[in-house]
Amino acid sequence: MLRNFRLVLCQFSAGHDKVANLSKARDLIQQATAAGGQVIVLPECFNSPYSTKYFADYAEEIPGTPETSPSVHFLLEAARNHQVHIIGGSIPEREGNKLYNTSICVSPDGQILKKHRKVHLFDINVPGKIVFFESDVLTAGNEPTIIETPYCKIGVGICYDLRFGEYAWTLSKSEDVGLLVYPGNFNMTTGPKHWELLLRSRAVDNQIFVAACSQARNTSSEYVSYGHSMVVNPWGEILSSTEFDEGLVVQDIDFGVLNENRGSIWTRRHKRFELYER
Ligand SMILES: NC(=O)CC(=O)C(=O)O
Repeated sequence: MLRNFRLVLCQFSAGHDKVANLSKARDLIQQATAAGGQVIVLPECFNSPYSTKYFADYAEEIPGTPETSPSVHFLLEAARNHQVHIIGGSIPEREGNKLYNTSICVSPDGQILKKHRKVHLFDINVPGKIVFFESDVLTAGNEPTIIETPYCKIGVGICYDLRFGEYAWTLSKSEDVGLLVYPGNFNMTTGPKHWELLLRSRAVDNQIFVAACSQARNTSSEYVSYGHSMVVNPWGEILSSTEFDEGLVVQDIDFGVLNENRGSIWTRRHKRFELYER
């Protein structure tokens, strides 16, 4: 069953001071709750600068302890204190000698519902613009992630996962998945070209709500984020978005629109899988 709810995206910029990053996230979650948010989303890499050279230093075990894994326990406490679901952006996760880019999804009773390890690592070389190789230090996850909430099932990906239509379909194919959420952090090379296009495409392809929560833009950072956190409906219409600054995107998710869209256009049942693998 799909039940309407209020979604809030918290766009902010994470710097070198982990304590300050968590404090900023705490303030925004507080504001998101005051705005009536029931599912709250943070950006990719919300506790650390987004750079492969820092991931090991900022990485935490999941769940770890409040002392060894302060970002994890901050999320659990925030969800419990405010009685909300939190899709906790992502943090660098350490398990044994491996690092992952991992989103922790938490229920209102402060329990980890699931963790999503970014399944497609962001490796890119646009000459003169951006070179970034997550695979230098990170290991990819191997599981598609869907969490259950009282409102709908939510499919989760992280940033570069958004580029893969096949992954979005893997998450979306069950009728009770009403929303795809991508904590993200596109940059000033790819963001203006692809961010909105990809969000709207995933929404139309899968006849589903799509939300992506970005870091805010900080021009003095080594990696300059594109911002533009956004919520798109199953028609591919942008319902709400922001630009570069820190702040909230507050959006009511009305599943009447999803039912209307799926009831009017039948692409979900017109798929010809027998052709696509040829
Ligand atoms: N940061 C990412 O994972 C992805 C990205 O910036 C892009 O695909 O562009």
